[in-house]
Amino acid sequence: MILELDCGNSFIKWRVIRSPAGAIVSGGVVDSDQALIAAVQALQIEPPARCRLVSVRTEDETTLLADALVFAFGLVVTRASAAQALGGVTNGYVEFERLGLDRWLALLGGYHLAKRACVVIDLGTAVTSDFVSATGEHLGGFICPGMPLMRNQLRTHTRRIRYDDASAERALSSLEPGCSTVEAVERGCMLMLHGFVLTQIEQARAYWGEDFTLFITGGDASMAHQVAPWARVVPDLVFVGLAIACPLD
Ligand SMILES: Nc1ncnc2c1ncn2[C@@H]1O[C@H](COP(=O)(O)OP(=O)(O)OP(=O)(O)O)[C@@H](O)[C@H]1O
Ligand SMILES: CC(C)(CO)[C@@H](O)C(=O)NCCC(=O)O
Ligand SMILES: [K+]
Repeated sequence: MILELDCGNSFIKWRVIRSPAGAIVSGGVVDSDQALIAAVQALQIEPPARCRLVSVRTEDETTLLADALVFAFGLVVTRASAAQALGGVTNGYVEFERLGLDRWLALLGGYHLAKRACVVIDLGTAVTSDFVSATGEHLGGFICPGMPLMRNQLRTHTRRIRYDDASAERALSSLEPGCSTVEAVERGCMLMLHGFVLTQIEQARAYWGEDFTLFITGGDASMAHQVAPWARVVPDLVFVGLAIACPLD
């Protein structure tokens, strides 16, 4: 059994697979190291002997998690690291080691699946987009706040924007102009995300015409899918890249 982890800024996405290219046994999303260990311990399976992970958390936080996993399961941990080139893709950052590793793995995964030009949009705490040419050149990308950051900034920096999660969800049943605070904020932020996605598509068309694949991933992938129903939604795209960056055979 192999434990795979994508440690984002807000959540840890995890799954257990049988072997390096094997079937998915289980998986989920947790909000702490302790919750992760509890979730894996609760599985009625032999404990994972190996773990491969990618993290955009600090070095200290990631080491703490790796140590806790070694202590809990006695497994061997392999961590994805930065590279100038891998899997036919060259990193486009001036300082390649500064490109977020989740972005790097997602675009490795996208290029591996598409085998042609692609754009990878990941909607999590932050929303990121990355461009890869047909020949595997990473052209760079964009980073902007995700839905949770946008709405929390408004809540934090204004005095009269206050509403609960349940009404937020109801407000998104339509994208007509809002007639209450919650509708105005939720729909406004959603339209900002839609605009971001549409601009990425415009840029991709300017480069490649229709000759590219748009990948959408991340917890809020459905928000982008609304404006690009033809895109490929691949929730585990980071894990596809993780297998390339950390082969375990
Ligand atoms: N089971 C879930 N648990 C938590 N969040 C979820 C879940 N399913 C979907 N989401 C959504 O996913 C978003 C979080 O995205 P995701 O899990 O991709 O990344 P993250 O860890 O928050 O951040 P990042 O990967 O950008 O560092 C939240 O805004 C939430 O709406
Ligand atoms: C942008 C995030 C937060 C998205 O998870 C992550 O990829 C990250 O911390 N990146 C480092 C900065 C960069 O990619 O330029
Ligand atoms: K992410």
